[in-house]
Amino acid sequence: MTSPTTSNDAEVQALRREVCALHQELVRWGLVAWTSGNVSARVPGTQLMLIKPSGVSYDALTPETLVLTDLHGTPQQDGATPSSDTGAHGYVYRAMPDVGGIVHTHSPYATAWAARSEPIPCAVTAIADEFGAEIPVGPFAMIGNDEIGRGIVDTLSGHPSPAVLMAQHGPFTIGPTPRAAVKAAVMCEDAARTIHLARQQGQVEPLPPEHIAALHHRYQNVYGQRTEHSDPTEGRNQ
Ligand SMILES: O=C(CO)[C@@H](O)[C@H](O)COP(=O)(O)O
Repeated sequence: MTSPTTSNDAEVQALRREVCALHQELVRWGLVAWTSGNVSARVPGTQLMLIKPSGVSYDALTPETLVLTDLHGTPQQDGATPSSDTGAHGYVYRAMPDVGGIVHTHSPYATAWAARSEPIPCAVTAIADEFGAEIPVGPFAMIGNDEIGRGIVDTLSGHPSPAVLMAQHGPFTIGPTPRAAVKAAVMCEDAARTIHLARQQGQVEPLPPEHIAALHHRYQNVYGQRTEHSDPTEGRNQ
């Protein structure tokens, strides 16, 4: 059983700085408009998470403005209201113990696929590398409770993809760390854009399953640096 912690812990303060910086990555990569989207991180070894305050401008986010909640979305301090998607994030953390970070965006190309409820086919090596399959579509779910979380868990459990396109809403991504989840959000938008462009020029053929499996295995296990000081989640989403 894990124990709660307080927002004064040095570890939580460091995580606040990291999650705040990761929200700026969503802006830097053009994945969010106005106040859309959010990032959360599980506080390791606890039943707590840090998440964006609802409806706050990315310019106004500071480490202190992030909201510490339990995994049912109950704030652990007075102050800002947590993200509208807090119930969804908490549901995923409760159901998927290996998930350490979750990201939601309305990035335009991925959200266009979500608007059509159409999975993104695994038709190029970059999609096989990161997602290991097509990027699946999850059910339409209303915002504000754990319905979205159920859809994410039902779709991604046992699936290699760290991204799901929630129907008529947008992408949600998961990772062992919040940084890995942000990376999956960046790569999901890149995949959505690439296959959209390819479709304008002709038919798109998925890669054969054996090539997808081999590419995914190589990227997750061999690609990149494997030194003592490298980020162990770089190139990996599992
Ligand atoms: O998808 C939605 C609402 O459609 C939300 O995810 C917003 O994009 C951001 O909400 P907050 O995290 O600011 O509450």
